[in-house]
Amino acid sequence: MKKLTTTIRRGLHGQLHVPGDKSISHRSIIFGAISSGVTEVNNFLPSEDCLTTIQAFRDMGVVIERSSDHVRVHGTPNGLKLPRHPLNMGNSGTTTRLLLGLLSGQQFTTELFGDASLSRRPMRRVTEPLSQAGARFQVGEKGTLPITVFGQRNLKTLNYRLPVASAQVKSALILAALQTCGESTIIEKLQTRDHTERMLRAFGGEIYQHGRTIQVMGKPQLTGQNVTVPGDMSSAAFFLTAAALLPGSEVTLKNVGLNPTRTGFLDVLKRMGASVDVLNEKKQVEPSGDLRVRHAHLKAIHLSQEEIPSVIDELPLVALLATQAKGTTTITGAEELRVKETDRIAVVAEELTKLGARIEELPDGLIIHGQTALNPQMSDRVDTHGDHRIGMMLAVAALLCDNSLYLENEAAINISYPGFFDDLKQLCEEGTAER
Ligand SMILES: O=C(O)C1=C[C@@H](OP(=O)(O)O)[C@@H](O)[C@H](O)C1
Ligand SMILES: C=C(OP(=O)(O)O)C(=O)O
Repeated sequence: MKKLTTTIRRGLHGQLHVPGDKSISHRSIIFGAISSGVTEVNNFLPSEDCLTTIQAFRDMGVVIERSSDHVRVHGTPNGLKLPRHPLNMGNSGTTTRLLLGLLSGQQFTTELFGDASLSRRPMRRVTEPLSQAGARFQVGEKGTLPITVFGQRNLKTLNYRLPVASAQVKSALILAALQTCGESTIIEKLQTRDHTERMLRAFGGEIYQHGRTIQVMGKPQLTGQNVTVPGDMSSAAFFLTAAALLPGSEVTLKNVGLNPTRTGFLDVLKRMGASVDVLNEKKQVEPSGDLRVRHAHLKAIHLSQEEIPSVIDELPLVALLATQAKGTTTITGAEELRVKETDRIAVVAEELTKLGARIEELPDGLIIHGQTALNPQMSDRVDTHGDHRIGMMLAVAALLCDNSLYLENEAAINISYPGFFDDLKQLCEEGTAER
């Protein structure tokens, strides 16, 4: 159990480099592994989920050297090797779904398993379209892990319209399509994060997008690259939220990823009235820049389905912001939140209600009534429920409280941000230092 910092009087101050982007870090290992030559990755995110991806590829014979946030992947373009034991996906949905796509076209049979949370998450959304292309799986009745993948060297090209807005499903299909002879077509329900497409292109693959239609050419010759991972917008979002909420704050987050499919949270902040400036923008494969945020008075907004994919992992923070905004905020079209590490609709409502927030659950979202002072009500404990993003959101919520608050199951935060509490402390201490 961790005692959370409360009673912050002067807000957050200073500069911070948030760690590398989780989605891009996973993909740098995957593309490095299937390309010829060496891939050097800088600013890799050494969190539990990304280390799960590294271990899975090591288990399949890929030589990967890592020193802190620098990783060198020695590509094996002629195919991965049969692992000696089932592959452990830990808590990582991204690793699982992307590997289901990749392994469906390899020449061996292997089993994937995960922890209790991951073993509840839906996998048919990936195995069904892959089966249409000739892939073979053994999936339990519930459509969850463990899953056995019977790799097939002769997968057919794909032609599939996604029924869910999911970058993981899209990416799994792209990774399978790369192993087929010919052109595959994937049509997205809504635009989702396009890190796979950008990295595939940078490694020499051919992939085209017209509106929501994506065309992928099979059997490309991919070559290892140098990848510099920008800071993770989804991690930056915790400090953006804290600074927007706490009077007196001014924080600059350096070199954060600004891929337009990931910047929905900046739009939300601006619409709520927060003061956010983007500085030193760099246009590159994955654009990045510095974000300066200051405290401001916030107002309620309505978030609907089209906007959800670009802000999906930040929605617990939107709920927290909304508790302090003038008016009633509604989030709809976000039913995907129910199948993340936890049911994030239920858990956000449960945990923020413990602090006095007035929140109603919808089947596909939340209604949050604004400008409610947060403070522990019946108990001085809140719980991550094993979900990293819930834990960090609650640590930011604690900054608004006057009374002591303790976080249970705080180790979950290591899934995406092992240094979170040190970084938060640094910005809080710069806020309390003599100014
Ligand atoms: O492709 C990715 O790296 C991710 C896609 C999203 O999941 P879905 O594809 O399930 O929406 C997101 O929630 C997850 O944290 C990372
Ligand atoms: C949903 C998440 O990750 P994953 O799906 O990879 O477990 C997340 O990081 O919020």
